[in-house]
Amino acid sequence: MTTDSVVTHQLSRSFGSVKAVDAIDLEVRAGEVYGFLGANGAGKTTTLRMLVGLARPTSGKATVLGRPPGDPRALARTGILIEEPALYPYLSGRDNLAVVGRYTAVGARRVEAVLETVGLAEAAAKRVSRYSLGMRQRLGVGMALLKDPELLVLDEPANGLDPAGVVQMRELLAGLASDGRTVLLSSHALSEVGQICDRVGILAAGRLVAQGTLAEVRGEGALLITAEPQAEALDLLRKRFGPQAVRHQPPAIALTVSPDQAASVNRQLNDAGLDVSGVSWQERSMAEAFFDLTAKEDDR
Ligand SMILES: Nc1ncnc2c1ncn2[C@@H]1O[C@H](COP(=O)(O)OP(=O)(O)OP(=O)(O)O)[C@@H](O)[C@H]1O
Repeated sequence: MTTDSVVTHQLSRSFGSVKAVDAIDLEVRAGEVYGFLGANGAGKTTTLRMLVGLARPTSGKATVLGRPPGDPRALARTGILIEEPALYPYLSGRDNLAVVGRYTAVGARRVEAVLETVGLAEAAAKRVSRYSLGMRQRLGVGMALLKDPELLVLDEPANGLDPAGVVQMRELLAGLASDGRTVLLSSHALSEVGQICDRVGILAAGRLVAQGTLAEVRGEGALLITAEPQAEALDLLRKRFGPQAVRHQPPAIALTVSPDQAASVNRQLNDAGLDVSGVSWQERSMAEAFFDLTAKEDDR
């Protein structure tokens, strides 16, 4: 039995000379929320479309729930929301779900439960034309949930939502994962989904530049040092720790060493006659890692 829900090996897709997806090795483990992150145009939608059989890879392979992409047996266990959900505006939320249930042969059995799950039970009888964008997006997730899938593939489920809508979507997605489902979702905005993801993959210009837990991808933190005269402090730290470890981050200096070196660094600066007014530990933010990684890729 596999513990991976999705695995790709050197998966690629080109459009003419554009390498939209360039040899990526994804690994989405069963039961996790996997955030597939990247700027607009990075290749997220193209990847997700390949995983569900809507687009063919130019080269490389993918396995989804142990089967090739688009295999009906895997699709039967996969809930999909890619791009805008197709909704009937003049029907209620409940009827929209019932229609989908009918034409996908999963039936109406789960409609009420799904309305509950996506937080639309109270608005179930309202016409969808009167729904907010957030409600429509949640209804789209509801459609994907009707078949009670073990894997959900959601393309930008929080895109365009206002802050309250983002919070509701995040809570919904986190809840789905705690029910034991695997959730593979894409986003161009780390702040939207970063905190609910067990692991993330970062895509930049078609390449997977990082994959791992948030902590792994976030990378190292730094000691933030405020000392005067600053030029002398910079000089001393560069000599002792090497220029790579020292970054001028006005008004402070960032030194990439482990946090337990704080006291020793402080002492070294004091011993050199410098006036140290602050030494604190700064975690490297996920956002920084994201922008560093994508910037590196864009420079290639
Ligand atoms: N059918 C297509 N024909 C030609 N080029 C395409 C096609 N689909 C995607 N592309 C190109 O492939 C690249 C990746 O697009 P994709 O839509 O996968 O990115 P994305 O990360 O999902 O971005 P967005 O969030 O803007 O949808 C872009 O350069 C895009 O212009």
